[in-house]
Amino acid sequence: RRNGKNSKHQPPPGPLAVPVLGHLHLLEKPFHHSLARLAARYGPVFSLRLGSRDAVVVSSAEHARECLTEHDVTFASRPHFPTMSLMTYGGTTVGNCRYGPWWRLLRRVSAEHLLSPRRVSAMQPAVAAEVRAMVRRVCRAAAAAPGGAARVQLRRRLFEVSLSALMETVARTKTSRAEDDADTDMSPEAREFKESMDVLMPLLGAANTWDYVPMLRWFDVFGVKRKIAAAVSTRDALFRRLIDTERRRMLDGGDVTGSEEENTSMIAVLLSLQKSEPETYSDNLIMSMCYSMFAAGTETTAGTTEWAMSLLLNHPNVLKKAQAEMDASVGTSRLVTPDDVARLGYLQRILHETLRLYPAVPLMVPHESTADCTVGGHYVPSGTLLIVNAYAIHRDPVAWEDPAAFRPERFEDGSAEGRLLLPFGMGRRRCPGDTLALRTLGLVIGTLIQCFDWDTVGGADNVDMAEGVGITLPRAVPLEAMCRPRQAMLDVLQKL
Ligand code: HEM
Repeated sequence: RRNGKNSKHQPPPGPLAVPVLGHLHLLEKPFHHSLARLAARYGPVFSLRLGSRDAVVVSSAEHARECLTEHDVTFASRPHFPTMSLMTYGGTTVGNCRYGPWWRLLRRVSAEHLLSPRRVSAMQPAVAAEVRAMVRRVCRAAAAAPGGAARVQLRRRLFEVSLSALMETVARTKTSRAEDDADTDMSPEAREFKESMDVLMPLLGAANTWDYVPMLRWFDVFGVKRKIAAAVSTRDALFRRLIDTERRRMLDGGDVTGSEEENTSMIAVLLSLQKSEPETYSDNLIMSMCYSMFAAGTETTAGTTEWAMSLLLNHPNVLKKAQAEMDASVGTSRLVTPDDVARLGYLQRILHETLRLYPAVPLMVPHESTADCTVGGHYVPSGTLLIVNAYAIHRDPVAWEDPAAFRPERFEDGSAEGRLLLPFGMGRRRCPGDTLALRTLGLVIGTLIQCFDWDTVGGADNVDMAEGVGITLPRAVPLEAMCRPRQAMLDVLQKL
């Protein structure tokens, strides 16, 4: 039927739907695996009915390209989900809002003013300070451990460093850093944000079915909506305080220019735009930007570092090769810097291979069409959700030899050229934070492999690589590892 004469007028194939739920009952978590199984049966372009919404699921590089290049504008919108709207100022954030002038404004602000390569370079000292603080804490733990090797809760450490780095680039909460013996170095503001997300995320998960089955919304199931509203107002009170603090700091210290640039937070950049165009760059827009940066940047970065370290623990030969590259290129008399990271080719390949195997947003973010079109020769009407299974595309055996194997060498000499990798999405809704993400990932992983030797806990052969459930591809089991400062780096580490 897919290649039938009239397929232009036929919807893509798909399973039989039941009333009310459509195909929701067929979807098991994690969804990317469930959707890959359906693709094996119905093909690389198939349709689903998710409660009251029609969706098309694309699982091949060819059709992802078709949707996000040829039909880029048609699929440039986002669906509105009532639960999500409660958290995203009525669905008006850059990642959630519909395609149109408002999105164009927010996108320009994020891509040009907040996340441009120049701004990302200016943020590096703040990111590096957070990474150094993490290394100091891990060293302290190792020094106190019997035999000099500490058991490190890597998930927690990597989450904290990712959130803290982002907090410093968004708001500069640690302008007067006072290093103490605390086991965590998150600022009170970072901790507060984490607490608000810890409340919100499970509620969001619980309320998710509403988005597809409107009938359930009539009953504000278990008062979830009220709880979400309360958690959102706590979160927004924090953002307001961050904005007020930065505004006061700017009044005291003047504008954001010249040499100040390096130490400038995203909120300060937005406040200086506000000065010239107060109506456009309102406090509400600034709050929405703060939320977008944290929501899009924290779990994705933290999760990718956790998968990268898991893969390195299971492939000690890759870890050794990366350490050898580091020693040859950076040496052992100083810490790796943000500028070194781009020159470390093997480290970069490790990051690409990690993002291929474990793209942090495996189904990307749903797109929505605003006009009728055809995909793979099938008719897709306006208003259809587009779900791209990046995870399945990255492991397609037709494109990738031995696709499940972790082999950074596959990116050597441009041999992976032409193969589609879309951990950051594609087209006009592509992730504007990719430069910041890759630089942070490189610095975190690079520093951890330069400073420490790593081993599995209890001498286990392998780290368990089971996937958990969640939008950002979490590991099922939080990663822990044994870590020992590298002999050759002891001098540098002692001076940190
Ligand atoms: C490893 C880290 C990251 C990964 C894998 C990732 C991946 C993605 C993906 C797949 C999308 C959806 C693209 C699409 O719909 O086509 C996205 C959107 C977005 N990301 Fe990222 N991201 C990461 C880090 C970041 C960071 C650090 C920031 C900013 C601080 C950020 C900001 C955004 C924003 C604002 C959007 C929405 C774009 C729009 O709808 O126009 N991301 N990201």
